[in-house]
Amino acid sequence: MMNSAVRIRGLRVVRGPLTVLDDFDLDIRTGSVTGLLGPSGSGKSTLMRAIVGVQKVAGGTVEVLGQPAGAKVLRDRVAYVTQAPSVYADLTIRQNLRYYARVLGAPASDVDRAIEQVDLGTHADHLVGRLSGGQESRVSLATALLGSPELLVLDEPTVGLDPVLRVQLWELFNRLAADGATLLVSSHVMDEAERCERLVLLRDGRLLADDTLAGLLARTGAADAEGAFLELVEKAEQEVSS
Ligand SMILES: Nc1ncnc2c1ncn2[C@@H]1O[C@H](COP(=O)(O)OP(=O)(O)OP(=O)(O)O)[C@@H](O)[C@H]1O
Repeated sequence: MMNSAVRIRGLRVVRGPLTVLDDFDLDIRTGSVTGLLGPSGSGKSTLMRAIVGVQKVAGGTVEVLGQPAGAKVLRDRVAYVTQAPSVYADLTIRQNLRYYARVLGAPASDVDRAIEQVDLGTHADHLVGRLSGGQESRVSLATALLGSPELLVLDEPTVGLDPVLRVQLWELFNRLAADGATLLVSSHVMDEAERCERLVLLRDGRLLADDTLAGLLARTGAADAEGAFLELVEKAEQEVSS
């Protein structure tokens, strides 16, 4: 039996007039990095919100680390970083992390470790309000590394970062997974797919694929993730119209 950190069955989410996810199933293996890829509006953030338990769901079940999503016991076992910065502009990086460490009950020694992990050591005493957008988003990411959570749900953590930093962050994600954590990382940049053990492709709230990159390329005959995605979109459209 697969050891799933996340198990979703028949999930249905309605937002306003729109059914964003319908009859959605997904398993995420413990200790893996799963890339959640899809165009803007495909439902990535909605799926992540359902997994961390902040999304009202209209049907189905979402189980996280063996508990219902959002259960109180998951509070310090699951970390979630949204696209909106969640850190205080008028505090330094270190002050922000000390504050979050206290809130989470994480050891004080986690603060410097998390700052180093996102490569902000030389800026630790700078005010967050004076950082670049990419640096600020890495401060948000650092807060998720406090307390060593078992599941990290990261909404577009590499957006706006230069290629070198992006590679470094994906290496960090893979190291965390090698140490046993489970990561779900969204992106709309298809070439980031190469860095994930598993790829979940979403389009219009539908699961286009849940496979390895090698599996996707073999199945579609495409040369890269972007090509595979386009192949699958075309195939899905043919199925709808026939
Ligand atoms: N509060 C809301 N009320 C109504 N519809 C919403 C709401 N939030 C999102 N939606 C709609 O739900 C759909 C999925 O949105 P979601 O944010 O999950 O997509 P996404 O793949 O994360 O996109 P992006 O990459 O742009 O963040 C979109 O069509 C969006 O317009």
